[in-house]
Amino acid sequence: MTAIGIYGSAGRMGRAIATIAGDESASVAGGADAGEDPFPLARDAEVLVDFSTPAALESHLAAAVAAGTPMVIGTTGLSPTHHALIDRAAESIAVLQTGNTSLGVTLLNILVQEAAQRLGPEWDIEIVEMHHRHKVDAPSGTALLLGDAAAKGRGTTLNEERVDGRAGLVGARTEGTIGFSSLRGGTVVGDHLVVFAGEGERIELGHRGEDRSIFARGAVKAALWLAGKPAGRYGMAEVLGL
Ligand SMILES: NC(=O)C1=CN([C@@H]2O[C@H](COP(=O)(O)OP(=O)(O)OC[C@H]3O[C@@H](n4cnc5c(N)ncnc54)[C@H](OP(=O)(O)O)[C@@H]3O)[C@@H](O)[C@H]2O)C=CC1
Ligand SMILES: O=C(O)C1=N[C@H](C(=O)O)C[C@H](O)C1
Repeated sequence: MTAIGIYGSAGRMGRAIATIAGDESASVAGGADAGEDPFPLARDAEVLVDFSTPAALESHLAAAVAAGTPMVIGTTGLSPTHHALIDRAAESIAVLQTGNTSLGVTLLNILVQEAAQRLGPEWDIEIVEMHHRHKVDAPSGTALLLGDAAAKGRGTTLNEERVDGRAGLVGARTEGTIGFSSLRGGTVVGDHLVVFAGEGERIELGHRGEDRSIFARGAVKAALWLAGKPAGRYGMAEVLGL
């Protein structure tokens, strides 16, 4: 049994992870939420998972590094500064950060990279996502993950090509850009559609999350896989052997 510590344990994902941990031969070392000291949990756990808020990431990483405890980061809405902090932490502990821990999206990511590479920049890429009414960040972490894969496939970077939520007289589309549109409402767990639009035809690759347990199961699998790994930054495709 590997003991998992959960940052954001009272939230939707934290509760889903605690429910599923036993099925995956893991136990829960405990949880820490807003206003609680993250250091004791980092010392008590063999591996940490963070599904909380970007504002807490720096202190969670500091606790994980101080305790030498590996950490899975599922929190989305991260900035370039957060990614730099993750890179720094990965010099001393094992870290896995991903916008989506599900098997389906991890495979979709590979398919999107391949399609973008084969089709080239003449095929416009638009990414549409829909989530429940409580989600606070946009575009979703998954949409950005898929956009990153598409950009990699084309041999470029998302920073250079990203266009968020058009509105007003924005002008015609620039070739090579990757557009993002976000919908929010109801109880949608997480839908993502990557549209490749060409001359007279479209290809659509997508994923629909039907239950939050898909993310929870992936997060626990990632945590078990990460426990005991040497320092470094890892990804979900390695965990799932894809
Ligand atoms: N990578 C993936 O596969 C997935 C990622 N996510 C991401 O995970 C994150 C959490 O999602 P979700 O569970 O739906 O959100 P919730 O809002 O339900 O849960 C977040 C939890 O984090 C807590 N929290 C806030 N501040 C801190 C802090 N400083 N330290 C520890 N905990 C804190 C919140 O407490 P309080 O309410 O008191 O503020 C809350 O309990 C989001 O960024 C979401 O996008 C979600 C699903 C899948
Ligand atoms: O906030 C959520 O709920 C989800 N967040 C992740 C994201 O931002 O992509 C993953 C999943 O889509 C659910």
